[in-house]
Amino acid sequence: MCWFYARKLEPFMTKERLYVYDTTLRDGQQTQGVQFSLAEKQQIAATLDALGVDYIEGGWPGANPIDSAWFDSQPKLRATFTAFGMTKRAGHSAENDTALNAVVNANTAAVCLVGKTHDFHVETALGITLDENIENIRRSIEHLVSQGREALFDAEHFFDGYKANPDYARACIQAAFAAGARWIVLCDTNGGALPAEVGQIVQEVITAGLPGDHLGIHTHNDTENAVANTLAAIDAGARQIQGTLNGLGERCGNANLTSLLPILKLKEPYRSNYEIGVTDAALRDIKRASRVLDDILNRIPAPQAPFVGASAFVHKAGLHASAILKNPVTYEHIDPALVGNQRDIPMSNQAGQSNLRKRLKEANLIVEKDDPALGRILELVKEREAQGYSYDTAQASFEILARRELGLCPVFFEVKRYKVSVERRKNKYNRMVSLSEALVVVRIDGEKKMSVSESMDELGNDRGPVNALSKALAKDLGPYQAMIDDMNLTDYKVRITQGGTEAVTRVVIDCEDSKGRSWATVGVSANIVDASFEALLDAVNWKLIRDTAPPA
Ligand SMILES: CC(=O)SCCNC(=O)CCNC(=O)[C@H](O)C(C)(C)COP(=O)(O)OP(=O)(O)OC[C@H]1O[C@@H](n2cnc3c(N)ncnc32)[C@H](O)[C@@H]1OP(=O)(O)O
Ligand SMILES: CC(=O)C(=O)O
Repeated sequence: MCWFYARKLEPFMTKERLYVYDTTLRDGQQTQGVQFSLAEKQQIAATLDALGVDYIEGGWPGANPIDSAWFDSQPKLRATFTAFGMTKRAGHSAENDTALNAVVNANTAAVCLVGKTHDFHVETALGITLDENIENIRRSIEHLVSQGREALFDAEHFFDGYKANPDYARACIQAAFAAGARWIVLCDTNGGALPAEVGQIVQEVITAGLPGDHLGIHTHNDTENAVANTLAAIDAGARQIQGTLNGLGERCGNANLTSLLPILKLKEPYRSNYEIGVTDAALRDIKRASRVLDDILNRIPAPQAPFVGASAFVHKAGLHASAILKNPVTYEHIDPALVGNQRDIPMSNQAGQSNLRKRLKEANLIVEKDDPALGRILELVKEREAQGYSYDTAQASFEILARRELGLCPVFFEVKRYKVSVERRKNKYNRMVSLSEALVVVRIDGEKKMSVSESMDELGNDRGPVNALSKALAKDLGPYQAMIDDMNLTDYKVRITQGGTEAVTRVVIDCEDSKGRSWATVGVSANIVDASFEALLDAVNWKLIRDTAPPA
């Protein structure tokens, strides 16, 4: 069938429904170093709800005070709010099991219980007989169903268990299904399974009588295969997928929904065969959703994250940039806008004239294709990157360098000299404290101006010499002062790198202003203060260039 007809017929094909189950607030919270507050759980749940997942697993009621309070608050969500717990212990009835009671008493529409399905774990971790375990699974699920809840059974260690004793692993999930579980979720708990075996085992489970539209898949990323394993399970017939935002989760994480959702929406055969609750509009918000979690975790977003990472659509190499400018399809597997991301063509030592002209155009610098300045700028960029500069993350410094070479860089002020000192001394409480002071002398319109600044914050803490220097530089720039008053330094990164044969310090500074602009500059020197000052100067100059430019 030709492409045209395939597209035409698409609306008449019936798609199967795939259900998306998010466990960021439960398995995601099992990540080392992660502990969500109540407000953070609320914010993440609202983000997931807007994204369109079908189930939000909120945590384990009764396991800790925050999870209990979160369930007590009975959040209003479009998605099915789900409590997580474990099957009852041997020796207790389901009705009298304290841990199970706490989960049931959370009064959620759905409850997911984890239970053992690997004989080795039943005997080693639980210390009970294989039959007792099956009985615990059966009674626990029956109890949920008798309470009117949608019951899910997380079959822990299912793939390892199936490989060791398939009859027993199957008997466990069949007991849960027969007891009324809506979903049997096959878990690759240790994350060691590979896609081919996941596909085969899911297929065998379905052939043995458990319908695919009652099967879920929960994978861990210990071999970097969580997403691939999830897709293999869908291909074999599973119809619920579990995962987390940004792949958060125990050890190496869970299947990453910020990769899986775009795959299911945009890639064949999933796009044509399956429907999920995530709309096209929600998918365009997935990068933002990913950032919400990073912000909460105070993590720098992973630049190479598929679909949502800052580098996912960055074309650094000259050959790529040249072709991309002719047609983006040459080096992009999807349109970045579909996932709320954007294309970038940075300048660097891997760049050719195509990157360069694109960058210059973005800065409103129109240079003809045969202008010799292009070659000079390219040379200069490559020379300076060899000295330790890095322009692909500091595009404002690149623009200043190009403007200078093109004779289009206004000179707002001239720095005559600067000085920084750091002193350790006793304060009035007889405690040793630091004090950084900076002095900057500039000449503006023939007039010399000297500014001195300390780096003390409101609490009396020293913020360091670079802070003092930036305050002194931005203290009195005469006619330009008002233009830089809304400029904020948002990040400051220092790296020791190789500049030619010597180690040098590279400083990258990120700034933003009240007009919503953000820009980054770079400075390099053997001396950290000089490198910082160079980056600061570029940052101030870039801001003045923008604010003095005539309106477009
Ligand atoms: C694969 C997964 O990721 S499942 C999710 C795991 N998540 C968590 O463990 C986070 C929340 N957990 C907790 O806060 C605590 O572990 C609690 C409150 C649930 C239990 O705490 P404690 O009662 O102190 O038990 P502890 O954590 O030491 O050990 C777990 C107990 O549960 C038993 N258990 C484990 N799995 C199951 C199960 N599926 N069904 C019944 N009992 C189970 C273990 O045998 C052990 O009992 P034992 O101490 O009698 O040997
Ligand atoms: C239940 C679960 O998180 C697991 O088996 O990995």
